[in-house]
Amino acid sequence: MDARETLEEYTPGDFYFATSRHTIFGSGSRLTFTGTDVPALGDAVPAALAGTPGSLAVGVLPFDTTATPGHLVVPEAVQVAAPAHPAAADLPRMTVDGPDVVRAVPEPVDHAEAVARAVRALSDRGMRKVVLARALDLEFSGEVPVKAVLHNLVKDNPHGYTFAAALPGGRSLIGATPELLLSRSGRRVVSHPHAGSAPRSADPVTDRENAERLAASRKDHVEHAVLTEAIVETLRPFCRDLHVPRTPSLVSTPTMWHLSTMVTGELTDPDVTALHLAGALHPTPAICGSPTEDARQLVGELEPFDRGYYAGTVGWMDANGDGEWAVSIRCAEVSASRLRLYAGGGIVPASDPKAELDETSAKFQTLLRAMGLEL
Ligand SMILES: C=C(O[C@H]1C=CC=C(C(=O)O)[C@@H]1O)C(=O)O
Repeated sequence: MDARETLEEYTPGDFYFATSRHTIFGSGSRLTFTGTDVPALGDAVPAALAGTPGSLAVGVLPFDTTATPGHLVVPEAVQVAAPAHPAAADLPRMTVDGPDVVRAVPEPVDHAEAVARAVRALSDRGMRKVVLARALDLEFSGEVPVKAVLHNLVKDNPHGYTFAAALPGGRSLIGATPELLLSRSGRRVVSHPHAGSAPRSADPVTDRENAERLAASRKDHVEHAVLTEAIVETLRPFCRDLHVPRTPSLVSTPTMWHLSTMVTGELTDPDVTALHLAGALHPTPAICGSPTEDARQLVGELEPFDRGYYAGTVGWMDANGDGEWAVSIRCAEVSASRLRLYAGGGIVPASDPKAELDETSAKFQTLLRAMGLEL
């Protein structure tokens, strides 16, 4: 199967996960695992897959794993196809009729105010970082054209992880994230945390300036260091060898520049699965903050919605415990004729509310472009 065939075959409810290594496509559901106990899911999945070579479990964990159930399925049929790119770049764009209603939640001015309150709370509570998100609610006259949006996301995003996954209640999560929470292949583990952002620009001079400003930004390096330290602290006990570059790299998506660090390690205990490790890492300071519990509390105080499966993780695992789990950002939850799109940003003591608001607007562009919307 090539990229065009897997995309043609996709219907909402299926699992689609395109990376630079392969495209994983799962349809139907032979078994479903759902629950708020992630370690228990981590035990149940490999036990259920044992003895069925080639089988996979695929799905999502939410932001708040204690309140919203993780949702994993063993599909009836799984195809592991070649990477969608470079062929996907030549696919025609699919037309998406615009929504009837677009509503910001909260209003942009209120998000900027929440950022200002977060900056004060960081100093009052002795915290290093919190990630605050906002949403756009879109209402369409008919069903949201999930297949067309996924098609355009795949076409637009040659790197990273472009996904569609079923959620409980017939809903779907679709998006294209650059960030790898954790992959495991045998004893080798990789995490590719991203934090620190600047928008891309169609003008090459402005684009380069934005990248250079990000590379030199002390505030963004602080934001990034909090994240990398947390990833390393969590992975170190599991690994006999952990490689952490001294300085972050500048990476890009079609809409954003980021600072990222590729962390690689060698597992001490080969029985620790990809899902166990993803569960141990989540929620990282890329989507929550530091200290974790204080940040989770502050997110609950300042955001006027439940994040659901945004800022969770999406991926797959096989019977050996190998798998890939990406951070579910640059994504939207879809339910019939409604789509809720999310974007967040890391707030540190040096953050500026207006700049943070602009950053979330830029991050929305991944999904908005796939819908042909200019907002
Ligand atoms: C939380 C999001 O992005 C994270 C990933 C990369 C850069 C980020 C930042 O610079 O704030 C965020 O930590 C999001 O896109 O909703």
